[in-house]
Amino acid sequence: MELGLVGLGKMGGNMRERIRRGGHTVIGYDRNPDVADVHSLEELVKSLTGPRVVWVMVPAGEATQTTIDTLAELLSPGDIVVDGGNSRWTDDEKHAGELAAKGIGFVDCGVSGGVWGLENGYALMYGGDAEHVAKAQPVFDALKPEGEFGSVHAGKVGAGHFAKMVHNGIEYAMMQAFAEGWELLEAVDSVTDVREVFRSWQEGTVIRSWLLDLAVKALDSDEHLEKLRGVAADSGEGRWTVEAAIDNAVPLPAITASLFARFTSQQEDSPQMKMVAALRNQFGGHAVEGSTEATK
Ligand SMILES: O=C(O)[C@H](O)[C@@H](O)[C@H](O)[C@H](O)COP(=O)(O)O
Repeated sequence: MELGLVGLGKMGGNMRERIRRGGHTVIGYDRNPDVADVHSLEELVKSLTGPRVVWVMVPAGEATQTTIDTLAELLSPGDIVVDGGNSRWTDDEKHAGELAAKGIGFVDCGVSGGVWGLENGYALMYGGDAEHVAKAQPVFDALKPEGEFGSVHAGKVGAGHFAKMVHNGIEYAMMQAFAEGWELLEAVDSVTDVREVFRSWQEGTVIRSWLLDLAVKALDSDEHLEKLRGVAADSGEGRWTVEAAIDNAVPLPAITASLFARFTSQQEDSPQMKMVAALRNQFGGHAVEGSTEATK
């Protein structure tokens, strides 16, 4: 089939390649003319024969909104838009409504796999009406991993991004658990080769996993992670997972703690720990680092 792909960055560029390898025609548009096949959304839409399927793979939020607004003006009834970015699931219903008013279908699709997706395939979680999903199915089939699993029609519009959001919440907590275990192993003298302990866990253990394999890969290139600073960004999915947990009164202690650990990592110096240190100093005269003194 023929696909229009908007956004040819780290993810979109490789996805174009994988879909082409699957035997489909992909016409890609990006703001960067060096990687684009066409130079405007107008040109992209004109170069596709209807009914068109246009996959949007741009950053969540404003960039996705602007792209969908423009496509709503350019596409025709019967066409389909797939949002494959990391959009917040609550945006999906709004986008579906805006497009439905023009007779255009909408499917939201969470995509996992990162820079390894070109070779390994991308795990896909999509939401939307069955008739809209069916039009994009050949593209899903080309992108997904080759095995039995790796893609799911998770439910109604929004379900794809909701499933991907929960996936990312789990990703946060799993990474945090590996990170905490690694730090504790590094802290004791009795364990003399932490990297080899991690490597040994890759087979036979309960915790063997792709994230563990990647941890070993990272330790192979920098055994004690000395070249890195301990700062981890977050792009939104962890926050949205915790917000959804609150909305649904579902306790998520591990995922929430892993999100908060990232916030701590993003601070130069912890304001709240200044307060804890100040209070210990006030009531107990305990030493502080800095200049605060107990006043009695
Ligand atoms: O499944 C995946 O391929 C990843 O989850 C991918 O989507 C991306 O790496 C995260 O969105 C980063 O998220 P944070 O910036 O929140 O860690």
